[in-house]
Amino acid sequence: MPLRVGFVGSGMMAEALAGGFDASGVAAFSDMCCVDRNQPRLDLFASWGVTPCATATELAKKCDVIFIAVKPYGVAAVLEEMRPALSKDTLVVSIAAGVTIATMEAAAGEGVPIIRVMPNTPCLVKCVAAAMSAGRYCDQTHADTVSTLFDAVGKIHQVKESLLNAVTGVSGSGPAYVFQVIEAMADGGVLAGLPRGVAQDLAARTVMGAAKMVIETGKHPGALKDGVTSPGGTTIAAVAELERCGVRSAFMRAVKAAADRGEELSKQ
Ligand SMILES: NC(=O)C1=CN([C@@H]2O[C@H](COP(=O)(O)OP(=O)(O)OC[C@H]3O[C@@H](n4cnc5c(N)ncnc54)[C@H](OP(=O)(O)O)[C@@H]3O)[C@@H](O)[C@H]2O)C=CC1
Ligand SMILES: O=C(O)[C@@H]1CCC=N1
Repeated sequence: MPLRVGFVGSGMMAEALAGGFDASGVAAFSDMCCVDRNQPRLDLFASWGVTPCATATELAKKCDVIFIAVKPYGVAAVLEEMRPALSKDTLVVSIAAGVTIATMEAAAGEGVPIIRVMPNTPCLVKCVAAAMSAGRYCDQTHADTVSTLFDAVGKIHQVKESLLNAVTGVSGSGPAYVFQVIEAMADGGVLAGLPRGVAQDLAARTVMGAAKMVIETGKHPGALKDGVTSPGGTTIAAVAELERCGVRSAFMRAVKAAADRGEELSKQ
């Protein structure tokens, strides 16, 4: 029996999850349902073969795994609305930044298994970096179901719930920082005379290649950086300029700012 996956909220992150799951074969569009208050989003999902539902309650009755993919401020209300259709047999997976499992368990009702996941948009291209934490009504089967979905489209780590805001700072929000880096490197290439398209492709492939080297060699990023820097060469000239601009401090502060914002959302 194929896994029936539902999305309450069919925005950017639901699109990345649905697209990645279908492309990897772990769940097919034809076994997915979606709900959204915007008809164009429902039409888009329907054009891939995802079944639109009129209400979240209707969706809950049709699905084994229900992703809550609305903005954080809407999560509790959606779960309260779905409460009559939720049970120990409906696995709820929230991807909302900052919304705690305790808040969601209170809204969903006793016994409903809830897993909180922090994914990221590269799920769309089967390259997700995610982490998860399971609620008190979950057993190993629930965790295994979520691991199976996400390991098919990249990698999911299990962490304590208190660390999920830090995960948001590194990988949930992280693609945005890397897109900024790629855009800036491409701008630098254009400044140095390259055509825009060539500069952007080189920048994106450089980020992808460097990331693969970190993961596949297991070497410290500093050691890999040393392997590029010739004494008196071009790279150390650039690295010195990045250090002068405080690049490492800027990234550390950015990750912490996102994690802190997640903490604030947890308290609202
Ligand atoms: N985008 C990302 O990179 C990541 C996002 N997340 C989390 O994913 C969640 C969704 O984010 P994202 O996809 O970016 O947001 P989007 O705004 O793109 O998508 C949310 C969608 O849900 C709709 N919606 C909101 N409330 C309801 C409701 N009650 N019933 C039906 N539809 C509803 C929204 O409509 P409307 O526009 O009218 O509000 C919108 O179309 C957030 O909680 C975020 O924290 C987590 C990791 C990464
Ligand atoms: O910006 C946000 O709040 C969401 C959560 C992580 C990525 N996007």
